[in-house]
Order: sequence, then structure tokens, then C-alpha cells
Amino acid sequence: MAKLGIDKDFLKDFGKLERSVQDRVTEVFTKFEHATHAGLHLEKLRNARDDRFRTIRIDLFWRGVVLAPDSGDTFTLLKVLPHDEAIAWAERRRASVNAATGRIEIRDVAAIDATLPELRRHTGTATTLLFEDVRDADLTGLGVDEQTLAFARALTHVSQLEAAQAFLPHNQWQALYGLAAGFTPEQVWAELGAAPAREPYDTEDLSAAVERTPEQVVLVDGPRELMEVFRHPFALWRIYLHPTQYQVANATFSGPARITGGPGTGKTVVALHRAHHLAGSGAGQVLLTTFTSTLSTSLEAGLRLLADSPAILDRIEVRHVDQLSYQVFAERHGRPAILRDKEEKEIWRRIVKRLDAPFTETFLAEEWRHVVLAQRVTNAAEYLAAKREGRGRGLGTRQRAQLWQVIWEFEEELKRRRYWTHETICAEATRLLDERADKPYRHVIVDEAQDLHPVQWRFLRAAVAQGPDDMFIAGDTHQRIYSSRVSLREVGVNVAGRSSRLTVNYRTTAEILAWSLGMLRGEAIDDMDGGLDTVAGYRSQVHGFPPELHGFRTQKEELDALARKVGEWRDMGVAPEEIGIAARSNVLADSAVTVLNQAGIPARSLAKAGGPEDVVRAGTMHRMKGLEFRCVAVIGVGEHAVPSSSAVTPSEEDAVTHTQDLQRERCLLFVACTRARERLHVSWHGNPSPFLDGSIE
Ligand SMILES: Nc1ncnc2c1ncn2[C@@H]1O[C@H](COP(=O)(O)OP(=O)(O)OP(=O)(O)O)[C@@H](O)[C@H]1O
Repeated sequence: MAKLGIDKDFLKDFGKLERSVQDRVTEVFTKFEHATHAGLHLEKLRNARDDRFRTIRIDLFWRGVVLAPDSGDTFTLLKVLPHDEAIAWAERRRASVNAATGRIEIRDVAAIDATLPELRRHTGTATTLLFEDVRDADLTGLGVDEQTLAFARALTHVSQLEAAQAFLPHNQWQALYGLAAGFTPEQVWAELGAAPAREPYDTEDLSAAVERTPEQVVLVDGPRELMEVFRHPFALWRIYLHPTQYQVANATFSGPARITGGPGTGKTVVALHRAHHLAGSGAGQVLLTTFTSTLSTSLEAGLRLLADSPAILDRIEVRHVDQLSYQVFAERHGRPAILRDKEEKEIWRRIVKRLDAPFTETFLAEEWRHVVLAQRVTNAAEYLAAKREGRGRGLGTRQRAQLWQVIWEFEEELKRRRYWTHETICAEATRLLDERADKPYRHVIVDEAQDLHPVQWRFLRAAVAQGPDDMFIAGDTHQRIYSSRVSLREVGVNVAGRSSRLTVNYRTTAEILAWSLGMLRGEAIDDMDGGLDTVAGYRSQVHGFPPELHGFRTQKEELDALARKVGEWRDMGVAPEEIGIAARSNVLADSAVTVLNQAGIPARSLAKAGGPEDVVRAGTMHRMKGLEFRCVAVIGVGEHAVPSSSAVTPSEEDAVTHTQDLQRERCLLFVACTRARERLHVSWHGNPSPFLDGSIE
């Protein structure tokens, strides 16, 4: 039976067509089951460079371009374009099978032929060549063929390679781009994610090549599957996964596994696919979790795009960790009384005064959370032996004993007054789960793992029995925006040998990503597993505009400029809901909403649940986590606001915590900036934030 392949670019084009044309495209291709060349009315091209390219009439104006193999019956939809453009597009191109990866590749031969002589003219006068240190054998081993090799040898600068992305065969371009980014041939090969060929690929067999290219072409077997692909044409992540994303989402692991990667590399996408895959395997309930309600709501929405089978959806629970621990707690003890921040401070203050102890309430609250609760310390001896890595203020034995006395009294008071915090609820819920032989879940999947506290990790560990595919973790320590730090091993989650890293950013342009990464250069950031994480190799394949940075004298001037910028974006055709505004404080985010509304641009605060969807959103940088927008303005990035002094422990109080707090503030700005897909505007009034040093000319 004929198979129909739908190319990623075809689906993108399809999403942009008017509804009536989309219906017509669907109508034409739902008949493909009975396809013969004649049945699909595939027309040959008059001036074809490759006579396997055909076109098909959609209506009077639109034509589709289809790749029809000489043998086999897999037809691949490549493009939908207005009539003349479709023919011109198809006539310029040739299809081939990559000799190293076995994947299908399309190239624009006319563009390569037109560009090469021009490049060679520059090559003659250049002092260095882009790939002069790379051997031909390495290029060939990565699938670079004769024509692309000749092209690569003429390149003198990476910008020429970037400009060639649209016309070189995709896998070969990726290999060259990886080498140009400083990767070794072995790293590039790993990133291509192709299986090594046991015997040479048949480079004439297009149908087999299409089957080997699921990251670019999805095969459908009938009209129902076709409709399923066409259901959400912009959510390409549902259908086309990078080979590493695919492997990790569908693998079987003997124990906990994890995926890391920079912003926008598709970690959440992998987490969603993995939840779907594990639920489909039917071994038991899947928990898909994260650390805030905003994030779990967006996971839920993603899951509903991915899965429409009630049986699968029934097997996946999406909850944030505190919500779940609260539920386990409440089932046994009823509703807890939660200790508020203000009351907590008062209790610490009172005890300190009574015992005349030389500690501030901020220091005590952190010591309690990051040492006592994190390591499950229950008595003085354990506290004296507890590790205090990451706490800057060294304490002698006498001071530790005194500190323990304060903490003990604090805990006693909580017990007496039956007060609970999110952490103590979580610890109690863990105890309750530990008592149970039957665990509530068979698989636990954690997104944004970098921000979970050790007590939350222990709770999740206790919610699932140890075994294959028990836990799956997605996260990026460069995006840690709360102060929890954890060593996974110490909370019973051993991912050694089961960790993968994603490097290709699908969200942000290369310009925005490179600029944002610049803010983190030189920062030593842990990997939650005893080592350091790296940003080396993170890159985007999409180019656009550099971020715009603007300083103003006053907040009023800054907000007026914001309203003008948002107006400009609107005039460019950007929908209001595709615009996000991030600020360090709620107050500034709310002021932005007011100024935009006054300027006639509907906007609302992300802090307020509900409300209209088709408006500009403004919120704190924390709330931006996990979201993305076409255009983002990060405002108020001034020297007194970012870092926020109230969030940074003074260095005289604790030098290590001070450094960590500064790093967290830096990461927070990084998170806000990397929410932008196409445009980023960063502004301040007064002097700029020290984090922008080096970015402002
Ligand atoms: N294989 C893919 N094909 C197309 N788009 C993809 C793919 N994978 C991810 N994306 C898109 O890239 C963007 C970022 O994906 P995602 O949110 O999963 O990344 P992330 O690594 O979790 O990001 P962050 O850490 O910044 O929150 C989303 O718009 C997603 O749809």
C-alpha cells in the first residue's frame, strides 16, 4: 500500500494557509491510499534537475510538490506554494540519500551552482579557510558528499555557511555547522544521532531513506493518521523529534535517567513524549511533575496536544510536587496549618532573643532548610556531623551547638502549635509513602528538576518503586532560579551512565542565544551530580536580529519607550499574546501593564489567573520560566534592581551564599531573556545592571 511522507517544512507551510486551502490540501491527500502516479495526478516538470520531483494541483492557485520515487511507493509531500513558485522550487532541486546517515536529503542545486564561483573568488584572497584543519576523510565520514565538499572547501567564514543553510542538504549542513562550532567529528556524529551503517546504504532507494529520516519526514498510513498530523500544524514537536530526543523519549533505562540541555533545546518536549511513551507501554501510572502550578498547567496543555487517547491520558497525572505532597499529607492528617513567612521570622526572632544567639532570622531559615531539612537532621549529634558545603559562614563546635539549640526550639514550637511548611509537609508525606509497600506510581517524570529541594526529591523517590524506567529527569542548572541545590545521588537518584544532553536550540535565534549565553560566561555551575555543567556547543540554527539594549534616565521614559516598542511589534503583525514583558518585581510588571493599557495596548499580569488570552502578558522573571513568546521585553534591568538586593545575602554575613545568590540572579535574567523566539528588548533606567557589563557598547 502507498505510504505518504509529510516533510516538516510542508507542515509548517500548511499551518500558514487559509482554512479553505488547508481543507483542499487535506482533501487531495486523503485520497493517497489509492495513489498511483496517475491517481494522484502527479505532473512531471519540464526542466527538472531530478525527475522524481513532481507537482500536484491543489486548486487553481496552489500546487504541492511531491517526491515520487522510481521504485517503492512512498510519496513525500515537500512544499505547498503558489503555482509558478511551486514549479520553480521543484525545478531547482535534487534529492539524494546521505551515504553516512542513510537519510533523505534535498538540496537546491541551482543555488549551490550560483554561489560557488562567487565564494571561490573570495577564497583566493583569504588568509584562512573555515575548514582548513578538517580532513577530507572526516568530512566524508560525516556524510559530506562531493558537491558539498567542494562548497565547504571554498568557505572562509561561518556566516557564509549560515547563509547556505537554505540550499545545502540538511544533514551535511548540520555536520559542517557542528564542526564550525568547534565540535570534533565524533561529537558531530553523535549529535547527528544516526545509527552506524552495517553495510553501505543503497543511495538509490529513496523510500528506505525516507523511513530512516523520522526527524524530518513523518510517514502516515491512512487518512486518519494524516488528519492527526494536520491537527496542530504549528506544534512540530509533536511529530518530528531530533534523534537524541527520540532515543531518550523511547528508551528503556535500567534505573533513573535524565536529559540536560540549554534553554529551548526541547527538554520539556522529551519529558512529554516520554510520559506518553511510558503510559502507552501500560506498565502503570505515570506522574509528570514539576515545581510550580504555572509550569504544571503548561505541561498539561502540552500533553493534551500530544495525546488524544483517553486511555493514555488516564494513565498520566500532571501535578506539581507541593500539590501532591499536600494531598498525601491531607489524606492522613487532614488540612495542615501553614506557617506564613512573617510568623516564621517572628518565631526565629523570639528564640534568638531569648537565647541571646548571634544569628539573623534569614541565616537561620536558610540553615534550617539547606542543612537540617535537606539532610534530614533530627538531633544534635547529626547536626554536628552534617555537611555544610555551600554555606559560607564557618561554625565552630560551640556555635553549632548553640545553633542547634535555636533550631530545636523552633521545631518544637512548630510541633506544639501544629504549624507546617511546604518542606515539612513534604517530609511527612515521604514518611507516609515510605510506610507503604504499594507505591502510587510506576514512573515519575520531573521537568525543571534544577529547582527542586532535597525534601521534594526524597518525596518523589518514595512515590515510585525502584526499577527500570522508575524516574526520568529533565532540567538545566543554568536556569536555576530558586536557591535549592541538590546532589541527586544523596537523595537516592543515581543517573550515572543514563544521562544525555541536548544542544540544538529550537526556540531562540542564534543572536539572542549567543548574547544571553554571554551573561553566563565564566560562571561555574554544578550539574547536580558532583560535577560542573557546561554551555559549550549550545546553538541555534535560526538567525534573526540581535537583542536591542536601551538605557533611560527615568522609569517613566523607560515605560513610555516600552509602549512604543510593543506598538512597533504590533505594527509588524505580532499578535498581542505573542508578546511577553518580564520584570524583576511584581510592582514594575504591574506598572508595565498600566502603561500599555493606557497606550491602548491590551495587557494583563501573569500573576492574575484567568482573563483574556489575546493580550500582552507581563510578569516577574520567575513567572516567565517555562513560557515563550515571539517578542520579549525585559525591563528594569538597572544596577539596583538586578540583582535584587533583597534576594542577595550580604557577603559579610555569608560569602558563599552571597556568591550563589548572585549567580541565581544572573541565571534569572538569563531565563527571562531566553524566553524570546525572535525579538528581545532589554532596558533599564539609571545605570545598567552589572550583569550587562560587556554587552553594552
Ligand atoms: N523536535 C522539535 N521540533 C520542532 N520544535 C521543537 C522540537 N523540540 C522542541 N521544539 C520547540 O522548541 C521550543 C522549546 O522547547 P522546550 O520548551 O521543550 O525546551 P526546554 O529545553 O524545555 O526549554 P527551557 O529549558 O528553556 O524551558 C518549543 O517551542 C518547542 O515546541
